[in-house]
Amino acid sequence: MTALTTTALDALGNDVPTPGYDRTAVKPGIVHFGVGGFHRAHQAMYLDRLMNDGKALDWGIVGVGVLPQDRRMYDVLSTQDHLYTLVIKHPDGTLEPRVIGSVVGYLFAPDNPSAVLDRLVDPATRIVSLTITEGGYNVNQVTGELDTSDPALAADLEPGATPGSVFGFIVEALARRRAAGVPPFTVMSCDNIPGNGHVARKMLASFARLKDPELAEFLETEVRFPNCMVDRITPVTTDADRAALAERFGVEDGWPVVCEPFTQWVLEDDFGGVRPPYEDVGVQIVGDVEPYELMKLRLLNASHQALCYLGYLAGYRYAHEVCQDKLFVDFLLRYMDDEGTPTLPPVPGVDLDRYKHQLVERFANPEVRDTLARLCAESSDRIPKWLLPVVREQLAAGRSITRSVLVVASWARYAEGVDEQGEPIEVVDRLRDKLVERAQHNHEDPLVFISDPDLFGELASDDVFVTQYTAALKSLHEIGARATLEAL
Ligand SMILES: NC(=O)c1ccc[n+]([C@@H]2O[C@H](COP(=O)([O-])OP(=O)(O)OC[C@H]3O[C@@H](n4cnc5c(N)ncnc54)[C@H](O)[C@@H]3O)[C@@H](O)[C@H]2O)c1
Ligand SMILES: O=P(O)(O)OC[C@@H](O)[C@@H](O)[C@H](O)[C@H](O)CO
Repeated sequence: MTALTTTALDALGNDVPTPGYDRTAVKPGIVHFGVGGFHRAHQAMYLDRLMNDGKALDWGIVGVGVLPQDRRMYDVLSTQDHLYTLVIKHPDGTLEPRVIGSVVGYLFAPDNPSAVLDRLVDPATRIVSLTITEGGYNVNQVTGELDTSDPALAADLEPGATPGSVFGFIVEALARRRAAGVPPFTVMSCDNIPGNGHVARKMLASFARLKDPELAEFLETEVRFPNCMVDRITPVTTDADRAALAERFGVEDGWPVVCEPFTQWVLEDDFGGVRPPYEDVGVQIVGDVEPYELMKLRLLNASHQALCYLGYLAGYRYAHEVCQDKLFVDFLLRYMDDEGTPTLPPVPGVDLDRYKHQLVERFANPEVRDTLARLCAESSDRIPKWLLPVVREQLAAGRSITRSVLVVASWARYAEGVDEQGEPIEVVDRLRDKLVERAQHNHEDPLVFISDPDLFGELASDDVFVTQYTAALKSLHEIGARATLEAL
């Protein structure tokens, strides 16, 4: 058994490829906030590919964690010289591991905020990238404006505060770079948010405006925020994943990442200066990412929501189980065909029929073992961004919302906290208390869950939506998820 460190790399067998480049020659060029599973399966993997081709050696990644729970990532990566194993899980059970070397540092911000600022202010840092989840952008779901209620954000608005939040660090670093005459870095959001670059710009500028209006203007005019669409299903790493890597490949890795074979990154070429030649390793560089982004969010991500609550209520626990059940697959395809797809603009070069069937195949990969619990988490950040826009557009066009409405009702039913077998559900959401409290009154007041203007806006007073929602919730209560799908 080999514990993963630089000195141990030579001891790994041929079936575990390792960085084919001299990592001591890799210079930091990117600061990444939110080094979780996805970043390590996606952007860090693309950079590792480039580095293996002898390119982008001045684009090493320094990760930053700002949340208390990120200490664990700091501990693991520090003891492994920032190396980790990416394991691709093929549907036939083949595991394809590779040691990734593009992450060259990791800073745990609560312990060392000045080191984070120094790294951000360093002229060598030309890109600051983000996978901080949808919630990390502090967007009020209905107004689309900055929500400053997050305590870390509010603390960073105090005059003279040492930054603690991602927004605090980025804005302070941009102010210092500006004062020192250092060009700003590009901010590259890689989160699943419609117009992720636009949202990052708007929220950071709103935050900066509360500190210094001039700085906000600088940020809006001088800093680049490319939009991008990112895609690779990356479930939470389990102990079984660690054990499989150790038993089958002899690698002892404190925190490997597992993912599906598919990967996609569609990126706007909107950088403040030079950037890594991402296109050399399969990234699609386009002028307008919006069609790709809408396709992915309204077909893939919204379908994840369409399968997770109904599947969970019916007794499933994994995405692949749901997607091997014809009743659920038919439901997903009908949602995609009749409701998601009509809201999409033409997507250049994409055969949407093929894309949708490929999605179902990807969801059904039994080796990925993506849990419904992961897909059900933080729904209050997902449903308003991925599904409700579909509902609104379909309503405005007088088209079907049957399946989207059932998904919303299944979320409301799920939030009651007990599944159809009477087992308790652990609702994970930053709005958990409010959601569960409302959902527990679903029976006596069927509109209580959707009467939250911060999440549903005007929908609670739309007659068509309300009528269909009430009927869907009643059906879930009376006959359950499976029979409701059968009755559609
Ligand atoms: N997992 C996937 O399949 C996948 C695929 C495509 C895109 N994404 C995007 O990546 C994001 C992260 O997914 P993941 O699988 O890496 O999750 P993860 O839980 O493994 O990692 C999330 C990271 O975000 C950080 N974070 C969360 N909230 C934050 C906040 N308010 N401020 C700063 N940092 C914060 C966490 O500390 C952690 O480092 C998703 O929310 C999504 O937008 C994920
Ligand atoms: O990670 P989130 O919260 O944006 O969404 C949950 C899943 O839909 C998402 O992680 C998908 O697996 C991913 O977007 C696939 O590329």
